[in-house]
Amino acid sequence: MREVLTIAMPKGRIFEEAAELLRKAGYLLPPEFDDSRKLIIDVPEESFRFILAKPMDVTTYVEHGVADIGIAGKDVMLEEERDVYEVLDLKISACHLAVAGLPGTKMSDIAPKVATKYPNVASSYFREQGQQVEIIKLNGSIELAPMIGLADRIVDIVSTGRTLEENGLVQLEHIVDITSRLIVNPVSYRLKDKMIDELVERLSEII
Ligand SMILES: Nc1ncnc2c1ncn2[C@@H]1O[C@H](COP(=O)(O)OP(=O)(O)OP(=O)(O)O)[C@@H](O)[C@H]1O
Ligand SMILES: O=P(O)(O)OC[C@H]1O[C@H](OP(=O)(O)OP(=O)(O)O)[C@H](O)[C@@H]1O
Repeated sequence: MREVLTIAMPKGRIFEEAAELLRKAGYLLPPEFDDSRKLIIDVPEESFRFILAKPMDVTTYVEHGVADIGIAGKDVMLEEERDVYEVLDLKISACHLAVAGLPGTKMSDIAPKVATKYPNVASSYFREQGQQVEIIKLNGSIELAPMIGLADRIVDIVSTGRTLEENGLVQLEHIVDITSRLIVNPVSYRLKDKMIDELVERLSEII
């Protein structure tokens, strides 16, 4: 029996671009891939098993070895510092992490607050700037925080800038550029090196 490569795919906005990339690399993915509520999709023709996870959870599946490889945003990698190899920049879902706030406002002198989905990235960024801040962890709609007085600043993903603009916020600092990465479990890399190398090679050719 051929060995199977288990791939953790992020549901949501990366998914479509990642599937397109795999198809461009010549892998045959079934139609159910594009329109299904299934969380595990086997593609025996390619010896692939896909598991469909929340983007923030992909690194967890790969670190624990229940997925051999996965696709994760660099933002997630920076936030979580997991024990996985990052082997390829897929150059999809490009965006950046930024500090934003209401225009013309200063951070309050006493206990300035920063709202974010990325508490580790945000605290190390402000620490490096020599600024002490209180981090408020949110799970989405981060732009709300300065608008209703929960925080002085936010640290969040910016892509087109539309969300900031439509909510009357401005980008104040650019932290880091983000794209999605192919990540690999270190043990899988030893045991399934041929399959993984082939995938990396085929993807590299079309990126
Ligand atoms: N506006 C954006 N434009 C481009 N890429 C983005 C954007 N927002 C996030 N990303 C990238 O896509 C990844 C997944 O984002 P997505 O919004 O699909 O998931 P999520 O917000 O973490 O999950 P969910 O919305 O399901 O809770 C992020 O980790 C980031 O790398
Ligand atoms: O610059 P833009 O192109 O407007 O994209 C940026 C927005 O996209 C992401 O939000 P998402 O859509 O994932 O929703 P969320 O607030 O639930 O995280 C991010 O958190 C920003 O809010």
